[in-house]
Amino acid sequence: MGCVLGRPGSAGSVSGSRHEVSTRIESNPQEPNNVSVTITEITESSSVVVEEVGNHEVIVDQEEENGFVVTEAKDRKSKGERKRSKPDPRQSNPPKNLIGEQVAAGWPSWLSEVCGEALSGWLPRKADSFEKIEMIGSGTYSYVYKVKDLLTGNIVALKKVPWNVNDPEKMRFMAREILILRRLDHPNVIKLEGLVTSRMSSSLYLVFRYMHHDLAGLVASPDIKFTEQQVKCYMKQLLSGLEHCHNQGVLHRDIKGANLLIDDGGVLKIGDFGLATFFDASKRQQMTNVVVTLWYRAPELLHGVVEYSVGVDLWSAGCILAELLAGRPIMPGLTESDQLQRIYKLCGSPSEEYWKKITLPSTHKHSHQNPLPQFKRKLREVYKDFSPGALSLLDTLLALDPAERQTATEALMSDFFTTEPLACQPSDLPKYPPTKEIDAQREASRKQREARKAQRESRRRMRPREGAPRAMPAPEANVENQSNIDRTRLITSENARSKSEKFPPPHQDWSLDFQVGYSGRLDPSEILYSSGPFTYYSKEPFQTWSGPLAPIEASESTTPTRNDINKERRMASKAKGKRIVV
Ligand SMILES: Nc1ncnc2c1ncn2[C@@H]1O[C@H](COP(=O)(O)OP(=O)(O)OP(=O)(O)O)[C@@H](O)[C@H]1O
Repeated sequence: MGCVLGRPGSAGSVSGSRHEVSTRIESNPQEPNNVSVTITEITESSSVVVEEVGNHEVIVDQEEENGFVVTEAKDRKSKGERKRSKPDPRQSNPPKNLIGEQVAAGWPSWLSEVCGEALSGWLPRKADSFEKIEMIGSGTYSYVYKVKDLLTGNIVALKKVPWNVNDPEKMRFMAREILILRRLDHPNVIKLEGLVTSRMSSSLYLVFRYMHHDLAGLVASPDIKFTEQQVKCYMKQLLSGLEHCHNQGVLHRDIKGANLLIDDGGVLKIGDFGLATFFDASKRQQMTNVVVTLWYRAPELLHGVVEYSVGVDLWSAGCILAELLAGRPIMPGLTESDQLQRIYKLCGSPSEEYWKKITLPSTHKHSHQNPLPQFKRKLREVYKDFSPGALSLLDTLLALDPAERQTATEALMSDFFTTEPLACQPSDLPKYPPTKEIDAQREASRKQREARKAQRESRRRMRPREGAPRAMPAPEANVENQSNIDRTRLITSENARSKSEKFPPPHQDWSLDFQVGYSGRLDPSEILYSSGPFTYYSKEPFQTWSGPLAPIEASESTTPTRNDINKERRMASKAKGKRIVV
């Protein structure tokens, strides 16, 4: 039985027998503390997890509950001294004394329990030591604010993530994002600079350096057309950041323009590690395939493969490369099947060898019996205007077979980066006015409002002329037209987002902790979750450049509900006696 795996990207070492394999992801030497790592080893009968906590290893059996892996402790400690305190295997296993110390330092105990190691060396910040400027982004489960750090005077970004101690899934995902962020340390990866807890709002705030743009916003801006040198500069930074993630045993699993943040000095940083996971390319490891925003999702994920590797991030990087050169997303699919069809039309239908190579869970066996006509690869024809270096890199990044895709390191050594014109320096990139995906959304919303107003105005003016042909005055018709074009260009489906595996339902909190324009300190007593109506956004579907947002017909749904995922996992688990980790 073959499996689809990208090329190794992590430095991992394996020890022990087939049924008792432990995984070690090397610690970042600059990381003061040993972050706990959980890697699942699939055995014939069950899966086991080896958790590293500092120098300790704990093996735990997994039980699947509500579709998520929870862990039950079993003692197995072969080398080194015995653990001093019994860890909580569901969390990151901080020893009890560590939790005690952290609670005494002001951290909430639940946070210390879920990711105690990641807090090491930090003191908790209070929400009232930041002054809100504006909301700058929102995602499936978070809001991002631009704020002033009153201690340092710096402008920073606060990502608000609601927490609920009674929801272990949420806690697990939150902990994973924090643990991963603290593991990574690279100029092209966003750095977690601190954590703020607010009991009043039941939220955790992640502190990041403020980034002025995201790539989705820049690409969507009609005035911006990148030169090849600029594209090389962005791609070099993206691939360098990815190389670091992969070398640290982290798969990002949601590379898209909106998650590529750019500061005013042109430095690109990969952000949003909410879907990221630890992995070990030297071992077979099953993970959910419901990851990556649809337009950037690799074909093997769409086919249902659950053993994948760095190739999924490199496929997304290939989509970004073509998007930067073409000035628009290259495969804006509406549904999973539409996405696959677009991939086949551009990259060719998968060969018989491909189907023989990949391992699909029994629930997905039907995937390759698709009735689509066979398509020839047309990449070089469609993008014949790209330079030979760009085309050849694109050709390998968008290889259907992930084993044929280049690694980030290989891609960085490709002709694209070594031939003239060479990449410009980040500081040589033009200074753009602030542009984010959210700005594109606001702009689309503004145009819709203007168009509606123009329509009303036009109707009002037409009224006295009863019987006149109901034609729209040209300029207003154009406004309406443009608005419609803007909408239809990108309106698709929230289903294209991949966050179903992150936090079950996208939260419905359309309110803010504090009012827009509020410039006082954030008094914790004022920070209330769902504190009132917030009409910043229309709830109508918006266009975005990073993936569909608007709902589509239920029958076309691409993102399974939590129940669907749970059912699918249970079935896969039963059929194979194997477990899938998220
Ligand atoms: N450090 C930052 N500086 C400025 N803006 C940021 C920063 N981090 C995030 N943003 C903005 O907030 C948006 C949402 O952030 P993020 O992607 O981390 O949240 P999310 O809930 O995981 O989103 P999604 O569901 O879209 O993946 C980003 O697209 C970006 O525009």
